[in-house]
Amino acid sequence: MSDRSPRNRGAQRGPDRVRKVAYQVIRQVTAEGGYANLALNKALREARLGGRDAAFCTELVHGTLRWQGTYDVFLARSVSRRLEDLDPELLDLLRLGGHQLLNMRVDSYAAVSEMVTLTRSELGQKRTGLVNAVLRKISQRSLDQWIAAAAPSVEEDLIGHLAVADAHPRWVIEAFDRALGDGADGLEDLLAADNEPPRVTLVARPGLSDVDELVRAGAAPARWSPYGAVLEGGGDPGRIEAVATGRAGVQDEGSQLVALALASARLEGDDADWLDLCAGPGGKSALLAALVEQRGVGRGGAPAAGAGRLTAVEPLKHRAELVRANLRAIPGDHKVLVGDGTKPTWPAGSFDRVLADVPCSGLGALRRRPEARWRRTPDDVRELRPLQENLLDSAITSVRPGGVVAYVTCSPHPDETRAVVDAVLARRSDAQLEDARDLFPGVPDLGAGPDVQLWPHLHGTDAMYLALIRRT
Ligand SMILES: C[S@@+](CC[C@H](N)C(=O)[O-])C[C@H]1O[C@@H](n2cnc3c(N)ncnc32)[C@H](O)[C@@H]1O
Repeated sequence: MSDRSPRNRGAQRGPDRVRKVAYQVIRQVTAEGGYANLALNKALREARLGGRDAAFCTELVHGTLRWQGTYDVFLARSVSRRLEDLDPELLDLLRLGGHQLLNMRVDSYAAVSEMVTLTRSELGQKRTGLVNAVLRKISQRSLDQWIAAAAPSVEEDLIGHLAVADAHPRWVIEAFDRALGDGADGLEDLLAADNEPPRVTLVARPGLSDVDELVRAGAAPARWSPYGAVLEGGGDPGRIEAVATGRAGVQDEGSQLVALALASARLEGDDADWLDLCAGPGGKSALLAALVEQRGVGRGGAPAAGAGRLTAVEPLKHRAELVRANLRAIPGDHKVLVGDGTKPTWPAGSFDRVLADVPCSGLGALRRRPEARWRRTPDDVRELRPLQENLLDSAITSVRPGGVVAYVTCSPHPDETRAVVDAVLARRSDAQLEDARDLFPGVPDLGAGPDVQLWPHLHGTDAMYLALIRRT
């Protein structure tokens, strides 16, 4: 990483450009509700930051946003006013300084001095005294020392301790604890895994590319998905020809595994019409479309290679466009419908396999969305529940007798997973839950079933949930 300490920048008086870009991105996220990944990519492009500068900026933005709740606990002890009474701009500057001091190997003098210079340029000279004083206080302890000083002890309040030590809101940890079940083994490992950016995983779309091609392009085979490959060293996947042309894509291995589980569930008879009820942006649609196109068992059970087709439904036009883009390279007669999955425009029982990858809190993908854990609330989970139940209900109605539905979330929150499945199945006498664990061959730690929960700390995937339901 380039040394951009004030000493080494000599007579230059303005703020460090990279920290300034990072601060502006953080403001877009905290003040305007922006998404860190989108805002950061745009800002890096516009500021023409690449290489080490881009990596430094990314760590400043992602780290500050991910750890903001923890830094606020320490800042509350270092500021004489209530944190809520501080200007939000000032609070973001202090969090950004805190991240450099506590979680990055930036020299303390440089971190404080750079943040004072940035404060002067962004908020004026008057605020520099407070930033200087508070960051100096923060710099007097290491992260571990701050945790020991400011977090409840493990004995007194384990969840409260982890909330500070591992930077997750309490309600999220409680939900994970419930989902992990008895004894909640692995809770700390899970929280730690959430704080590490995920590796970039690729999918070779069946019939269009294969893992060997991705390996030749520098990736390593994924652990379980026969179509998955991991870009160990990171880098831009768009430079790989198969990805650039849509023969391969970027897709978490967990997302591949749940789509493959649906595709490999036992089925008697017809197997040519598959439905993706909540398709945008279309990662799973592309994998399913490539598989059904190869599969194609026509009506009446007659083999009909090339006859299979996917119908993908998505209510938001711009997301439906993303699904179309994802399906562009896949041969076959696939359809993208812009519509509401709870109001089917197709006859009941039209499909052989249905994926209901419902809108959810996304608490299983916290690794890739640094700000999400602080933005989400328990109300989001409560408010999504009726839609999740209606979509699952609609999925079951859409599948033919004997056909299968995969209910999927990228959240392990029990109120979005088992509770939804239990509530819908309690109302329907024409559907039953099946053990899905055999559909994940070779994957360890799948729990007691019959549903499957994948985990970042156990599987290196997003925390995807799948329940397999058969229409009777
Ligand atoms: C978890 S995402 C699906 C991810 C997708 N399966 C993939 O792998 O790329 C849920 C999607 O459901 C869509 N959605 C929201 N309300 C819906 C509804 N009433 N019917 C169908 N889809 C809906 C959202 O817009 C979002 O694109």
